[in-house]
Amino acid sequence: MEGVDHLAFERNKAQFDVDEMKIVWAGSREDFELSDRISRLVASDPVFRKDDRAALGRKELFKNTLRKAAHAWKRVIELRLSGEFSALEPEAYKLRAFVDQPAFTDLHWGMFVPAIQGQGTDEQQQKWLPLAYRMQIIGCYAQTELGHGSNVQGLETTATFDPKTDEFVIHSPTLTSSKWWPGGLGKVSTHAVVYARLIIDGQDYGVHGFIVQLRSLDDHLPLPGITIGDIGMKFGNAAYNTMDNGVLTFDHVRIPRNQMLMRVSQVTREGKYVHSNVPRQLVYGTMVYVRQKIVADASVALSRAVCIATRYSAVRRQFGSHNGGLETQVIDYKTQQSRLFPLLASAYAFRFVGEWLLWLYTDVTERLKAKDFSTLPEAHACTAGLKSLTTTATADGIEECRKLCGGHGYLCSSGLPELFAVYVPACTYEGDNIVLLLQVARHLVKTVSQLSTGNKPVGTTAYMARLEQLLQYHSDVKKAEDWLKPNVVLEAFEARAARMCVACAQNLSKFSNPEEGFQELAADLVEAAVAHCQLIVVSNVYALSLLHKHLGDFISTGCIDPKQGSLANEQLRNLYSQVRPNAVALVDAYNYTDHYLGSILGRYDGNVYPKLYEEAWKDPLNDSIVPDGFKEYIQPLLKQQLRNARL
Ligand SMILES: CCCCCCCC/C=C\CCCCCCCCCC(=O)SCCNC(=O)CCNC(=O)[C@H](O)C(C)(C)COP(=O)(O)OP(=O)(O)OC[C@H]1O[C@@H](n2cnc3c(N)ncnc32)[C@H](O)[C@@H]1OP(=O)(O)O
Ligand SMILES: Cc1cc2nc3c(=O)[nH]c(=O)nc-3n(C[C@H](O)[C@H](O)[C@H](O)COP(=O)(O)OP(=O)(O)OC[C@H]3O[C@@H](n4cnc5c(N)ncnc54)[C@H](O)[C@@H]3O)c2cc1C
Repeated sequence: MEGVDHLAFERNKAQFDVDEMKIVWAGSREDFELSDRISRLVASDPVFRKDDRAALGRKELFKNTLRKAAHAWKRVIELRLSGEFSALEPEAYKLRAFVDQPAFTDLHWGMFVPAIQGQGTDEQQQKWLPLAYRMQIIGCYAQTELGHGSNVQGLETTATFDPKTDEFVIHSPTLTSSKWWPGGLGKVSTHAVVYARLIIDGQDYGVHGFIVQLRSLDDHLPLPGITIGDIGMKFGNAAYNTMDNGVLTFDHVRIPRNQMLMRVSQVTREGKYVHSNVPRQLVYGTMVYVRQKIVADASVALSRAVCIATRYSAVRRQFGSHNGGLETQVIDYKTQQSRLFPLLASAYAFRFVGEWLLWLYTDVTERLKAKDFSTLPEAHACTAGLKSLTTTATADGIEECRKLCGGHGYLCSSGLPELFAVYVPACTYEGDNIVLLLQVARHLVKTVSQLSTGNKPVGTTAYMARLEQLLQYHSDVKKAEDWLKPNVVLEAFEARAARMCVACAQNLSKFSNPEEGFQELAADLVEAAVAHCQLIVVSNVYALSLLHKHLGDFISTGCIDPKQGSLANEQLRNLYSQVRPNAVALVDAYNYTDHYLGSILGRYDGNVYPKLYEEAWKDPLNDSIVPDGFKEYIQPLLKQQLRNARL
């Protein structure tokens, strides 16, 4: 039987309505129709072709990215995909997603524009946003330096106020203060929001954002005092090398005073520093916005990998043939199911948790507008924690999907190596995942320590209000089916997270210097933060495979006993059997085009082998039968062996 038939047979097995599930995945019928329309539009446009990417050199790849970005912008305008001004509309965002090639536009729209929106005064927004919305200026987010990324307060670039000229002087005092990494900076951006230490009259007021023009709007050359370039090739072949991550140094570059982003704090004409009545952490607001976007995107990357691995696992057969009959589909092996199906569930879970986080973020933004800052710590902890949890699980999940596809998963034409290489920096950018979990841990420890003062925990830490009960808790699961009750699972996760947090808080209290204790216990604190973040995901959706994976935590904290752990495992096996007939339909519900998936193994029609065979012959090495270099390097060897043999 050919692959085509395998998938048709699989689709007939589905026990639910795939079209309805497509709407659930998309969020609404309207969202589904929009995604469907735009993904087809991109797939049918030859400029957006991507199957040739792996063979392109860096310069060709970069030019190809510029061409696609320009074409995408043209399409946005022609099709009136965006509102009057901004391309941050869902249509344009979807177009960018389906084009599937990181570009400077991501940082322009995703960070430069939001930084001005969030940290600029009304006048600054009126001046800069219309230019940015029309892409008459192109901006990037220049925060990280060669010497400091995670430690934002350690940045060294200076912005010194000169009262004589009413200007700031932006300067890079050391090699380590060179801006290093900003996407779009290396070759494209005309402007940047630069984060630098504000110095007035010799006093250091800490890190603030400044709008700085980098290149001439006429000939694109760097302005005087500015040295700028690309930082070089990154991990993977095509992958993130479509992006011009850049290096930038300033030699006493002058900008007008009104180019400091002054919503959070201001510098007056007289050089007086005035701090508005808002938390200084709002300077970090753009990072909170992007972390929320990254969580929303994690399910997309994971679902692509899962879609490829699921379809291919249904097509691929190994062993088990009796009397010349068909071999076993690898998806029928229990080990394959136990590795693949939790990832399938995670992709759905992350989709829903992403929606929830968007709701939380929107709520916090509305409150901030009304000068209510009370939910900012919760928003920071949730975005930081979920960014860390979902990107780690997604990067690991993509790699697991590659392994699930055996040898063919290692071919670029499987789509998986590039998907991994593009995705894996998400574990580092926008906050290293460990550094972010330590932020969550700080929030949790603070919450526990404030319980004794009568402070009622809110939001995702509300369960801590039942601390006494959770510390007494022991699961009453008696049979495998008990694990199907959402409350049973939720309570176990709550008790585990609460106990791990309390244990950390108790151990911390043994240190006379809390910071020293925090450093010493960092590994435990990270685990407690993970437990809390998993609880957030679980309370929004699912969980038995997580319980199985972290069984040690549940048993060592006394929430469940080993017998109950085995019952959870038994129930998990039952669930895998229920998922099995629905697996292909569950990934069809993502409604991804073959263009978007970019994978021969994940083709909708399952026609894997003929297409793999066809694709191999397209490799540039196969342009000639005898390779270049034969005469110089192979023939002399062969002749030498011949000579030796004669001797
Ligand atoms: C046609 C085209 C259409 C195109 C459309 C395209 C649209 C594209 C849209 C989106 C795509 C986006 C793509 C983006 C790609 C991403 C590229 C990557 C970019 C980057 O990486 S930018 C650089 C990011 N850098 C970091 O993340 C640095 C990480 N470090 C930090 O955040 C901080 O230094 C720290 C949090 C680790 C520590 O800060 P520090 O000031 O030292 O703070 P503490 O002393 O620890 O804490 C003090 C206090 O503050 C609280 N806090 C910390 N951070 C925040 C925050 N962000 N918000 C609120 N509160 C915060 C902390 O909890 C403490 O509170 P407490 O005092 O305890 O109450
Ligand atoms: C592809 C890519 C794109 C990027 N785009 C941009 C951009 O557009 N603009 C921009 O400004 N930046 C950008 N960055 C930079 C990025 O934000 C930083 O690299 C990131 O914040 C991590 O900081 P770091 O490199 O200083 O890591 P480091 O902090 O040096 O991390 C190194 C190791 O130290 C550990 N570590 C650090 N601090 C602690 C601690 N307190 N406790 C325990 N462990 C710790 C980390 O866990 C990690 O294992 C980009 C980076 C990448 C990879």
